[in-house]
Amino acid sequence: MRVDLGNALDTVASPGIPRDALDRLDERVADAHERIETGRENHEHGYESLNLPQTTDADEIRTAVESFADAETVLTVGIGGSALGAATLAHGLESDVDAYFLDNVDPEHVSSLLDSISLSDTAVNVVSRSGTTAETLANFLAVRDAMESDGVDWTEQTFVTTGEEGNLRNLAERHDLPALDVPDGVPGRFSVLSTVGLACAAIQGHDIDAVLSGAQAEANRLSGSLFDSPAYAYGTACYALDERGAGINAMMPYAESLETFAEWYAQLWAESLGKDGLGQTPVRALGATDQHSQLQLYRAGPRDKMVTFVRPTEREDCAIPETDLPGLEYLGGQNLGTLLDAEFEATEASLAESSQPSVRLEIDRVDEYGLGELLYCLEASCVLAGELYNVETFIQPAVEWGKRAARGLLGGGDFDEADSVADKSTLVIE
Ligand SMILES: O=P(O)(O)OC[C@H]1O[C@](O)(CO)[C@@H](O)[C@@H]1O
Repeated sequence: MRVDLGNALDTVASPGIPRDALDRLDERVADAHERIETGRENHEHGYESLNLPQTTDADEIRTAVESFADAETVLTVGIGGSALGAATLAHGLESDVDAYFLDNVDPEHVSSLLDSISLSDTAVNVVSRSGTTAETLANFLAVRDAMESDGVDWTEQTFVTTGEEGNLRNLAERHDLPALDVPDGVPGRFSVLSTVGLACAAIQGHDIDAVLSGAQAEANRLSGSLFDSPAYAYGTACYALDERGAGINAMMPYAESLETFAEWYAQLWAESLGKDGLGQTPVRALGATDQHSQLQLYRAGPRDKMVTFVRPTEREDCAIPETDLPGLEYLGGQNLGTLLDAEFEATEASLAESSQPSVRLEIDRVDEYGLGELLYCLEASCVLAGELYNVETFIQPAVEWGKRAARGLLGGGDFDEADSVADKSTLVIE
């Protein structure tokens, strides 16, 4: 895992980070690292997430899902951190076992998905840390109903991943379903390297030990200096650029297999750092595709953002056939990977040329080890940034208002928030 801050410096970009500012920030990184290490040693809420490469028991996960070894499909029912991590691994890696994620309650999507898969060959993984999330529980009921309609014994094909208490834990106990524990002290968005993110990967036959090894390699590089730790370097650069006006961070991986990683990053960054009026707004982009949709803004728009370029330096390739079509000769005989790398470097240089800040993140390959490195690096950089912003990184109280309002609207209790919904101001043009 390599992090290159060159194009984030003020010698290139505006907003940009003066080199001596990085040195000054490094003193705060040393303090933050000490705080983080103390939090890890004491297994404090949130900080415990950074211990997962060592505390996650891969054998326990494999044993818990071994009865689903013949599944042709694994369907994860969960939302936010209870889906995005597993989806990042599933969409980042190849497998003969298909993986689907029900992480929304769009009725048309849910119905068409359930109609499109063979439920008799599907392992269902219901994931909820709290065990109370309405979308996940509603989707589970819809899945169960569809299985029963197909004459499938859902109790034979369903397992849950949840906390010690809650509706899902009760359901698992009542129906004697295999159940994996969400580790204590690990918020959803930091749980990919635990049972939450790895159960689906294990059913798909991925090497979850390699994921944890990649993560551990990044954990071993956490130190009291950003100049020795890619994760802390990235977290510091994002914080320093935001302080200087880059309040938006466009995560732009140059690999289709990392598109869902950008979604996972968006939850991590938004829910962890978006507090007290602070926090960088994460934007999901994809290279080279969004060069042809967003780049105009990134280069010539307001100086309120940074771009994070991500790429694997090694990948399977695909040849571009020789051609005598006029004007295309320069492409013939090349590889698509060569073209993609040229696009990556050219786009990065185009931002530097217009003094727009960017940071480059590189892994060797999008494989289990590389994804473990990347996911842990972003988690640790987020924790470090949270220390620099001095926000409570591991809570997300602002999401609860809407949940109470929705529950009230559905008759699930008496909530003032639901009353406020009716007070909406309107100015309808139709
Ligand atoms: O795993 P749970 O408890 O169902 O929560 C799902 C997601 O919902 C949130 O609580 C936000 O509403 C996220 O933090 C979490 O990842």
